[in-house]
Amino acid sequence: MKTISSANMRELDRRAIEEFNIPGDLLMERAGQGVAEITLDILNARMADTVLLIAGTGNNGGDVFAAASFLAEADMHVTVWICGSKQKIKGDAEYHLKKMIRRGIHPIEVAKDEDLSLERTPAVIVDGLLGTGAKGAPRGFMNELIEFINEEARRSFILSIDIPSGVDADTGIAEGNAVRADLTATMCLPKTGLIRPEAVPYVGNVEVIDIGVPDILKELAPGNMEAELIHRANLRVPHRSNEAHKGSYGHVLLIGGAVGTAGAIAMAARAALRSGAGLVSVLTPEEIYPIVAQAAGPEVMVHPVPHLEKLTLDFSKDWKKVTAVCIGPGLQPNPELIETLLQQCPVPLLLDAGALCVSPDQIAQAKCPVVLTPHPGEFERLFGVPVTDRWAQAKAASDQTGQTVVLKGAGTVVATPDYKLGVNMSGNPGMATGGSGDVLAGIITALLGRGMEPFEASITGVHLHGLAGDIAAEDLTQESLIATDIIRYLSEAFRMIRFS
Ligand SMILES: NC(=O)C1=CN([C@@H]2O[C@H](COP(=O)(O)OP(=O)(O)OC[C@H]3O[C@@H](n4cnc5c(N)ncnc54)[C@H](O)[C@@H]3O)[C@@H](O)[C@H]2O)[C@H](O)CC1
Ligand SMILES: [K+]
Repeated sequence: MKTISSANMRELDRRAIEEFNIPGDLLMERAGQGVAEITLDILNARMADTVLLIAGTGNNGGDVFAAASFLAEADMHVTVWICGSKQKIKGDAEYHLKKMIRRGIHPIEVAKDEDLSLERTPAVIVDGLLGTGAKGAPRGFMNELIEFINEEARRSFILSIDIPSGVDADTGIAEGNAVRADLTATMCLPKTGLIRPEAVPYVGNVEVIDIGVPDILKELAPGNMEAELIHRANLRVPHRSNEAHKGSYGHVLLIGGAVGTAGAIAMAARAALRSGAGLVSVLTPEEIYPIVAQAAGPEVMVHPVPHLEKLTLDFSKDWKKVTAVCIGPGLQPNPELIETLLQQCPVPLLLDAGALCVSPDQIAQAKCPVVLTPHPGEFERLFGVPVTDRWAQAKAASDQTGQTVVLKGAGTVVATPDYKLGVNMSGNPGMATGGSGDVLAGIITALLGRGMEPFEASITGVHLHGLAGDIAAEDLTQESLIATDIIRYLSEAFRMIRFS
């Protein structure tokens, strides 16, 4: 999904209001309704009813007042704080402030530390301090409020409206204090700063709220050409037809595992199965074969290989029906094997972990489409430079190899030559746990095996992986989340995206 600058967003709002006669207070009402719906989902999941909404005196605060009215209507326990004086609130924000007060919610003006006390711990805190109209580092008491929110983040879910307050909507830079949100609900189109690497510590996941700006205006609005947000609204997984059989969904082959890392290849295989692959085969060293077969489960066809380093694959005979290959999870680095595969594999090939041991030149000479899934350490090993600029380096790596590069980490980037970068914001720090990457490799391989293009398979896989991790963390906590949980929650993630 394209991202937009704050100036272009203002222009978009102006045109919606002036050319399409959509009143500004209606746009704000829809913004508030969207925020309220997300808040209700989180409250329901947490079986709670207490929410604190914190407003600034601009229109970002206006969204708060509109949301508070909806939440009160839904019988939630609502508290609204205003940073500063009510007198400063004008226009659409004032309209929604008055409407909220008529509904019986009386906001509290907070201006000193003693004001920051609550009777009940809120399950959700909504941050509507600063939006696209913010200039520079937060000033005055807003700083205390941002620190308060960040402190409460241990107990409460933090939902930022439009952008996390303190983060610049265009550059993603926080010049001073900034809210660290779990989720940012952005209006109409995601703001350019939200996906910048600088903003990753603050933004959390990104939801986009439709505030009723006509599609034609959204299409015409100039977006940022450098990168796009990977968002579930734009992702499509091929629909399973009624007359399908298991051969219709691809046969993926995964190669990997070693003594001590048998689980890696087993997890990749299970993730591929749970991501819709029709058939999943695994080749793994003989000495760990029984462990892999057991861990992968009865649905996976596991084959022992006496000497993996001497493996040869006949793609015209035994492996004729294979539709995608993944090599690397749990694998000992083995450059000759990877070189051979790059030359001989006739179907999309995903190189992960131990398979990321060849030179960029060798990858550039591959006879098949390749997807590389390095984390920053593997990226450095592969391309010889530490990762300091995720976007530029992922792009350069993809240009150099002519292949799709998935640079993992918070704010995973997917780069493909001649195309914009895709930036993923789903996922959470709980997923920084052993095996998480193996699961991702399995998911993307399954999607490649079903015939999706490398870029589409990669952005879809990365997003699903993050979504599954987020749903799992909601149930299990980030601390307790482990890689196999991501597989377990994949079905919930698939429910959230569309099928074509
Ligand atoms: N325009 C629309 O139709 C819609 C906008 N929506 C929401 O509105 C905000 C943008 O609102 P705006 O009033 O332009 O700005 P802010 O609320 O972000 O803040 C302006 C407010 O804050 C003061 N201020 C500015 N910088 C600082 C600072 N560094 N420290 C402290 N205070 C600061 C300034 O003086 C103003 O009073 C947008 O993000 C949406 O959330 C709705 O979506 C509906 C449509
Ligand atoms: K905000």
